Amino acid sequence: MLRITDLRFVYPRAKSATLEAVNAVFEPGRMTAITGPSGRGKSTLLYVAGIMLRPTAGQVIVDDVDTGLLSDASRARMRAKAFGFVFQDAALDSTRTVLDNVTESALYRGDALPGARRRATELLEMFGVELRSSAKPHQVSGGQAQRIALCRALLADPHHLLADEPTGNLDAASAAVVINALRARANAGTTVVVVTHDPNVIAACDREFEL
Ligand SMILES: Nc1ncnc2c1ncn2[C@@H]1O[C@H](COP(=O)(O)OP(=O)(O)OP(=O)(O)O)[C@@H](O)[C@H]1O
Repeated sequence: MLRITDLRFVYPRAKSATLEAVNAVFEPGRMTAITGPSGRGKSTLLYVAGIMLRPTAGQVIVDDVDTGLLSDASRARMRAKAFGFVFQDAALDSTRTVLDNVTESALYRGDALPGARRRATELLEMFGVELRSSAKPHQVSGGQAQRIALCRALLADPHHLLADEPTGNLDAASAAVVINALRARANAGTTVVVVTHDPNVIAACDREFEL
């Protein structure tokens, strides 16, 4: 469960708050769309919920832990263990192979690499990414890159899966793969939160949180 209470967020040097008095609960097994006009702070809310950004005021409670009380190192460990993130542009590391991109987070968690590689290969197959393990991100299409990013996010079976416009750059077929994967994770008990303008994503969600 992700619980956000009386959240205020001000970017450094900004004249006004991006988020003010925001309260939200994102529950396990539910898929929520965060919607609203451009610039309203949807991505900022997602990054605060994913403990990438510290709120200026208010609380972010993750599975009963008040994350405001944690050190940066503890927050980073919690992020690596409990969260999966998917971004609009896939954000793969172009210098590393596809397989290494998917398994990278295992290093932060201290997971054994052979097991992580086996799981990564299974996920890539499941999402229809058939590539040599030495393939580099520049050799894959945008749709494949986003499927690879999904595999990376799912590698550790995260409790919380957060996605920022994950279908923004995709054709209909790849968008459907991403939407079905997010829905399946929610059905399996994961908290899924998606910032989106895509009506097909919103239709797949259990509820809409409008900013
Ligand atoms: N790193 C930053 N430093 C300062 N201001 C920022 C930063 N990132 C975002 N902002 C500002 O915060 C506000 C909210 O941005 P955010 O990206 O969260 O909105 P959004 O609702 O996701 O927008 P969009 O739908 O266009 O992606 C915007 O005014 C933006 O310019």
